[in-house]
Amino acid sequence: MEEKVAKRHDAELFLRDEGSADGPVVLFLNSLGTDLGLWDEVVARLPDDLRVIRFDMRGHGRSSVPEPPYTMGALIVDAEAVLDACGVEQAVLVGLSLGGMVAQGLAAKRLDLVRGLVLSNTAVKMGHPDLWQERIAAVEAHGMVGVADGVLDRWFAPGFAGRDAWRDRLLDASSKGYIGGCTAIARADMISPTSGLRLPTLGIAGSEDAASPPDLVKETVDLIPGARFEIMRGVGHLPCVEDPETYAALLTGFLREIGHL
Ligand SMILES: O=C(O)CCC(=O)CC(=O)O
Repeated sequence: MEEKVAKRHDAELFLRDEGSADGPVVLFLNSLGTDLGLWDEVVARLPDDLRVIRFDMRGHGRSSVPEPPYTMGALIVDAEAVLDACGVEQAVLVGLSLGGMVAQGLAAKRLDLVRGLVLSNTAVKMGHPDLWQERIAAVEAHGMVGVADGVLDRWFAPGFAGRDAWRDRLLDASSKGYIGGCTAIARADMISPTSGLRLPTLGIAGSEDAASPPDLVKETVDLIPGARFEIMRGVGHLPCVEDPETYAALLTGFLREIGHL
């Protein structure tokens, strides 16, 4: 396993490159308020012959935290820089929520780099800009604790045993980085780029996801001809955390289906 940084002019992106050095590559992209640890339990369940690359989105985890606002364009170039730093010519992208928006954008910009897409709990557009402005105001006024309970209610179905541990992780997240992520989502509308995509795609939704409900995820993946769509039952916005077994099985099945394993 190698840990290093990909350098941009305004940020350093912390990344982890593990698995089989010569294997087919999967790049994971995290959601708002999380980091590359979002994928720990899924990665542990993937076949050994994959090369798995994950990174902390700017403003999150161990990556630098530039001043907000962040743009979707910058986040897309960050992901491109991570693949470049690892010398990767083609990868399957697995993006959740904000990470899924970045994955859509990277596929639209650099289709040559992308063998397939897993769009998880994401959409072409998420929430009205006013909603994001309210969330930013709450974080500015109170820090992460100002939004934590609402976020956790959307992240997990009622009764999820790991909720308290994830609450601690969310409270440790950088307020400035979280605000940066909110600004990127608020301004983004991926409908034009994503409508033009033609590549193998799997959509994953959580039946209890209040942030990106199944209908919204389906509407997005249906823009891509031939895309497959799966609903995971009894889980919310972070199904890779609540049910990593099913998530890893769906991902592995997709990789086999498209000949990436
Ligand atoms: O999770 C994301 O990347 C964006 C959607 C979101 O903010 C989830 C939530 O906290 O409601």
